[in-house]
Amino acid sequence: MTEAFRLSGLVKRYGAVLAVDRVAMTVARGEVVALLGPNGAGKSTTIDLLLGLITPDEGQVQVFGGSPRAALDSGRMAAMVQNGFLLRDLTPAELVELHRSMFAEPLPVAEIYARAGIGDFAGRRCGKLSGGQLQRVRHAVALAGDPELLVLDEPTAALDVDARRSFWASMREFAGSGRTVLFATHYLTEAEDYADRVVLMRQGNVVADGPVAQVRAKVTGRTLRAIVPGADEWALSALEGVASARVQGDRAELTCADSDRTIRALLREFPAASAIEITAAGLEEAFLALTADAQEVPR
Ligand SMILES: Nc1ncnc2c1ncn2[C@@H]1O[C@H](COP(=O)(O)OP(=O)(O)OP(=O)(O)O)[C@@H](O)[C@H]1O
Repeated sequence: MTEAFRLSGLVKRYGAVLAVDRVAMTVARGEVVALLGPNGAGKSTTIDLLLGLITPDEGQVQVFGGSPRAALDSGRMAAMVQNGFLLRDLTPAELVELHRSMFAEPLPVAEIYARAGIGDFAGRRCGKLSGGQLQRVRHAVALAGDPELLVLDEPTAALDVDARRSFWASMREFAGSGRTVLFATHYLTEAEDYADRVVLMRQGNVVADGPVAQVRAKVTGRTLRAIVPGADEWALSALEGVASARVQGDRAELTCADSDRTIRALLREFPAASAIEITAAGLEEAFLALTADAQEVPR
């Protein structure tokens, strides 16, 4: 595996708050990784540690085998962080030029404009731009050094649906060329749709790390729905493989520990059952189960 970055045993305390508690992960080049977790889980702190904006109390950060500072200075790593500072009196065009001038092999201007979608307002002062437009300018600035690793903290928070879609299309193209992306998000659908791998944090710890399907599978069980004429809850709960049953009129909803056994038993005991549908738990169920004592429900 060619490594993009490695976090080993990271600990960060703020007074009595343990913001990050022994976080470890290794991300290979070409991976697109989503960092998920409820408010206060430690996502931003982990990102700040990766970027070298804060130093860990314990543990190590390696980016392309060196320090975060070296990776940022060479343009190999770039970031888009929440409310990243932009000079109000400069135009996006000037900002892009300023950032390009810092790197030996910057991305061509036209490519930056196209990827970040800033062409329409590149000549206007940043102080006059909307929140969504400013977010695109941050995207443009992050692309200036033609980075191999992009680190994004809630990149689409200020974007409307269309802008969000074009942002991810651009990210997909970026990652398609073998580059690495780590993004923190509250949108589970973004993780599901765009990440190869999901790292789920809770109270400073990594509680799940793997491909989306694997994280989903941490929540075992499937839901079986069917029309079952004359069914009663007691009889359905007693079927093999059923953990719990709910009945409304002829509609039955069974939570199954083993849906294969349940479907056989259902058809044996209730041959008139129809419109049978079995669904796996989604990422949302996994998120809720794995972050059970968290306060916030994800969007
Ligand atoms: N500069 C700081 N000073 C004191 N406490 C901090 C500081 N930064 C973060 N914390 C605390 O550390 C914990 C982790 O915060 P962090 O911002 O990393 O979480 P997060 O997962 O990014 O949350 P959100 O989804 O709300 O952005 C929280 O309890 C937070 O209050």
